[in-house]
Amino acid sequence: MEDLQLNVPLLRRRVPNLTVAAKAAGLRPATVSNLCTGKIPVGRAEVRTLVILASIAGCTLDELIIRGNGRGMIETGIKVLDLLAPIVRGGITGLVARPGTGQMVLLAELLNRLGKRGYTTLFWKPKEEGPGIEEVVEEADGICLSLDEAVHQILHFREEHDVILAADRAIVLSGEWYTLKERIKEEGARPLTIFLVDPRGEAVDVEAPYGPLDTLIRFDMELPTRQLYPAIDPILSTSIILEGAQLESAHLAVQQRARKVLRRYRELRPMLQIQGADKLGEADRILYHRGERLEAFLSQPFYTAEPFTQRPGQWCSVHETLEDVKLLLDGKADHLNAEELKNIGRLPL
Ligand SMILES: Nc1ncnc2c1ncn2[C@@H]1O[C@H](COP(=O)(O)OP(=O)(O)OP(=O)(O)O)[C@@H](O)[C@H]1O
Repeated sequence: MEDLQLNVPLLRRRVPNLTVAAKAAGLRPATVSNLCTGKIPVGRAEVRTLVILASIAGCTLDELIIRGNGRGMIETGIKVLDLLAPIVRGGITGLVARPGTGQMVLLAELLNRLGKRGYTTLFWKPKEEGPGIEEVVEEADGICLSLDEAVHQILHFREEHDVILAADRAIVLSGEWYTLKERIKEEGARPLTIFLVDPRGEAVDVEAPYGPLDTLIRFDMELPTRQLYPAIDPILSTSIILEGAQLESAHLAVQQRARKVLRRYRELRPMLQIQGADKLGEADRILYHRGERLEAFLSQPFYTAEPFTQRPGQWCSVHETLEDVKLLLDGKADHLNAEELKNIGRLPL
């Protein structure tokens, strides 16, 4: 059954004396309280109860009930991420990059895309200035400069929207992240999804720079040398969602095939550069070229990069990405040159 939850923070704010109001409206206070704590699942509540609750809160049923509070993926419309390292709703994503590989560009783009999809995006701005930070500021719905401000804004916005918080990895090192988590803990609240970045590029050399993550986005140094952006490492970037059973099996199957081809392609690349393509066997040659096409196809124009790429940003739904990648892996794009697949949205078949 679909995972449903009561929007408790919204109810509390709209109806400060919930028990009294519920009773006056003909509801049993115990039922309301059990619904708020999750003891009674929303799916088992009577429709009449929910309708009355919505009416005393002066909101719609859609606002009262939070859908899918489970840890599903958040679609970004960015092919490489949705396919290989899906963002986990309510989870933590860490970006690991050397300077200059476009980490802040990706962060600004994620805020832009998720903002358009109805998430409220907050940026807990790092203390020091740095490249790309202003671009992220421009994309965020709200800026916070301290722990108190972050807590305040999260509590305020999440009554009505899912909140995305982007922050410097420094908040994990300072312990502020743990305090934040404690202070926003509340039954029935919408999940907070976090992106942690490393503006100083120090995380690359640390074994577990963020502690446990739900999604790891690792940037690659070589992709930018071939103008392939976003420069996300397709092998080392990953998500816990790929390990659990939360993804549809069709997604997992395409993702595993894609990773396998890309891994082999990456092994073959240096060999091929030294020995030439003739030395490869037939099977490896086909695989190499499919890997090359797939790598090119996973580059994509960003909305926020339009001023410097002169290309309109592209949104590709997960469904479209899976369909196109599968066609490519099945050899349906073998007649196309990898160059033609760079920086586009859908497969031009
Ligand atoms: N997604 C992208 N699309 C097009 N060009 C990009 C993209 N990402 C990065 N670039 C190019 O690479 C350059 C390098 O990125 P930049 O040095 O600005 O990295 P950053 O995101 O600011 O942060 P960091 O240096 O921490 O990685 C950008 O100025 C831009 O020219």
